[in-house]
Amino acid sequence: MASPLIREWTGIQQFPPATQTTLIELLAQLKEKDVSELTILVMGKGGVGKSSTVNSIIGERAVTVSAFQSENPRPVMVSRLRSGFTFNIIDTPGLVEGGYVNDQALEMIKRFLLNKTIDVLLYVDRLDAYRVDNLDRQIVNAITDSFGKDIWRRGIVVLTHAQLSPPDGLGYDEFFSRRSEALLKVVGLGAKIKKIQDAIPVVLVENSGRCTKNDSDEKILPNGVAWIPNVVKTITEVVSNGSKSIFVDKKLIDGPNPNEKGKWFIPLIAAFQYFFIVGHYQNLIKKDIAAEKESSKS
Ligand SMILES: Nc1nc2c(ncn2[C@@H]2O[C@H](COP(=O)(O)OP(=O)(O)OP(=O)(O)O)[C@@H](O)[C@H]2O)c(=O)[nH]1
Repeated sequence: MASPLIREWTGIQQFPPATQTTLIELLAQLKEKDVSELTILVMGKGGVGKSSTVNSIIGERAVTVSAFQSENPRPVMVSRLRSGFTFNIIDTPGLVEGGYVNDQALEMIKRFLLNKTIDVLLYVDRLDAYRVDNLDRQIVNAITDSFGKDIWRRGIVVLTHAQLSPPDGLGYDEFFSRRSEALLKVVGLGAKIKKIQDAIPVVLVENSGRCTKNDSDEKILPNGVAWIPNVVKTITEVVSNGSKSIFVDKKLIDGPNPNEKGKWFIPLIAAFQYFFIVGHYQNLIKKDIAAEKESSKS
């Protein structure tokens, strides 16, 4: 039974009927697959719209949004219940401070997640950023080193500020695909996934109250997509993609880098090389020297 602390998901009623219908259908599909609880972890740089996205998805002002660097005591988990389905979403502090990955924030997130199961990672950045840099690489690597590369199998790249007019006469879809390609490349390297375009979906989000709406009153993007149902649909697809959720146990938090599994093989390989390969060549050299001596005698 669900904990009595978990509130009913009343925020869903804030959405227009068309969005509500889609969301309820998607939750029903998950329940059919025996998924009755979902925990979503939201991570990314500071100020990219993580908290706003959490609020937009659940339809409530559940976490504080700030135009300036947030001083919220985060991480925070918001849990809501709907027809026997529990929806948990974890907002986290920005992972970058002063141009570096904030290790303290990362440690705090790891400890907060202890004994929790992460079903989906939302990696948030902005659509209206024009380049990826070393910092992006560092963040992706930090997430991979903390939770293992398999967390990306449950990852979705979320691009906020999606209601924009692209610069330089580029079409919206063209701009979106260039931005996502650049970001996915970095994620692919950090997550050690080769065909990254096929592995990690990218979704667009516009958290602004001024987001355009369609005839059904749903918030839509310049490409006409009603983005809230689209984000939830993508979440359900990732949950059903055959990969495993990530259970954050003490070993994962305190233990060696989860990507280093199997590295104990290295000394064994070195020993094998020494005894069988180096030894073999040493014998050959000795034989050569002996043969040389023999021939110089005769
Ligand atoms: N126009 C627009 N503004 C956004 C969007 N998402 C967030 N913002 C604004 O960007 C600012 C930062 O948003 P937050 O949601 O607090 O960002 P955050 O990533 O949680 O920030 P930190 O708490 O500092 O890590 C706020 O002023 C939001 O209103 C978006 O999609 N479009």
